[in-house]
Amino acid sequence: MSDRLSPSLPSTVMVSPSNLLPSQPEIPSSKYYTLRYALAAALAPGESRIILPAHSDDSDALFRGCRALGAELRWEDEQERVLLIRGTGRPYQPAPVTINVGNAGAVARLLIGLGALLPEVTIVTDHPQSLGKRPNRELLEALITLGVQCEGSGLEGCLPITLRGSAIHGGRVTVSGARSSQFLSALLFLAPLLPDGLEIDVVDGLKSQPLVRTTIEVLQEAGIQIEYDTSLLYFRIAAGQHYQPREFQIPGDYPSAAALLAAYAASTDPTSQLTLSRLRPGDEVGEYLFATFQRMGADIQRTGDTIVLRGGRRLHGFEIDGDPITDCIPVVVAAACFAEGESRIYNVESLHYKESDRINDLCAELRKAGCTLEPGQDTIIIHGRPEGIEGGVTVDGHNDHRLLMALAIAGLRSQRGLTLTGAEHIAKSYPHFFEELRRCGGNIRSLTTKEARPS
Ligand SMILES: O=C(O)C1=C[C@@H](OP(=O)(O)O)[C@@H](O)[C@H](O)C1
Ligand SMILES: C=C(OP(=O)(O)O)C(=O)O
Repeated sequence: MSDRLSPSLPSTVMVSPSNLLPSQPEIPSSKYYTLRYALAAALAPGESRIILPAHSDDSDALFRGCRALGAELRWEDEQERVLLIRGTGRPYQPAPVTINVGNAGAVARLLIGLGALLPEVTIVTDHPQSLGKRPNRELLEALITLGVQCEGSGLEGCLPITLRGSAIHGGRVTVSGARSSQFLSALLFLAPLLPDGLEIDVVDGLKSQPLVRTTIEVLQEAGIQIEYDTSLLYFRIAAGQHYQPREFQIPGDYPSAAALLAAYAASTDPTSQLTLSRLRPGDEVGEYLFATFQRMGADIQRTGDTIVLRGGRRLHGFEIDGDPITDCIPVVVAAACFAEGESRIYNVESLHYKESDRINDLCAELRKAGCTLEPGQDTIIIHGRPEGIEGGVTVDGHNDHRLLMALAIAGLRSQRGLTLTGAEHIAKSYPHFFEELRRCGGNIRSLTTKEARPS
């Protein structure tokens, strides 16, 4: 199976004021579940089927990682809708191996955890200004406790990282959940394969808890028994367990859906209607996101796995704990920029540690566009402008797909449009986002290099 190269995407796009049409786009598949199901399959002896996996730069990085762990991957069909993964029961790669994880943070962290079972692995990134700046210290400290030799960059253990796991053992570790839940998820995937198993104590609190519950759900689905307390601060996983080959069906991706939902929620046109399917009811992130749109006054309904949102409603200010839907916050902030009154999003300190600084960089670019926001250490306060913003400027995506989504929403509600630079980074999770928004009626234009050159 060859690496699917991202279609050559424009680096600069112009988003101009436009109303959105009644549309029923097919949303991408879940990044969270693609990651977890593919790794579980790569660790199981035998062949698993993964139906409708995500297609993105992050999934390309994930599939490279699965192969580096010793799994064989191939598409069952020409449309690349069913992925077959033949695992080996545990990571097997006798020779030193290097894995380029692109800009994929969760892929990187989970591969750091599993790579600790190999004699030698080096994890690298070709995004030194983004993933290369994200800390891994908390995970490396836990692995060192387990006897792994770790060489990371600097005090924060940034990529590139080399691990040597020949002397790895089980036991009991402590890991901080203050900056990311991914370090815990990485240890949970590693735990069943350790001699003596693993006990984990989580300290300093735990961010993004719904995604830890997703990790637990998938591990149990793959046949792993986990004891844990419901506070998610203590875990015990016995040794001698084996991942089981399964057929996994990937649901739709809620953070991708959030971007389109936010664009339609901010639309002033009551004929703008968005219908999205494959959105699994009962999903913790999805239910919290749905409630957030209700709280801002959007006209949003759910029937089964289908959500319908109609534009034209005047949104109003709201207050939410942003942590449970951490990846949706940039686009929720963008919608709040066009609500009546003030909105406050709190408990979002971990946004500083993503592909960009999703508090300060996001607020800086939206302010350039004409929005009024106050960035804080763990809050974002938005003073809405229901009349829209002026725009007419160039804003930057800061290597961050979710900033690009938020800035595109602002561009739709600007008088003079917005020029977005770094637009190619949309490929991380949603390569076809701008095309999709254009199909929904958005006035989106790719600028040639000449056009993009500042006058
Ligand atoms: O476990 C996961 O798959 C993820 C966890 C979250 O990160 P944090 O736990 O660092 O918030 C989220 O931002 C990321 O997109 C994916
Ligand atoms: C932060 C994100 O992903 P990751 O941590 O996997 O890079 C994201 O998708 O918004």
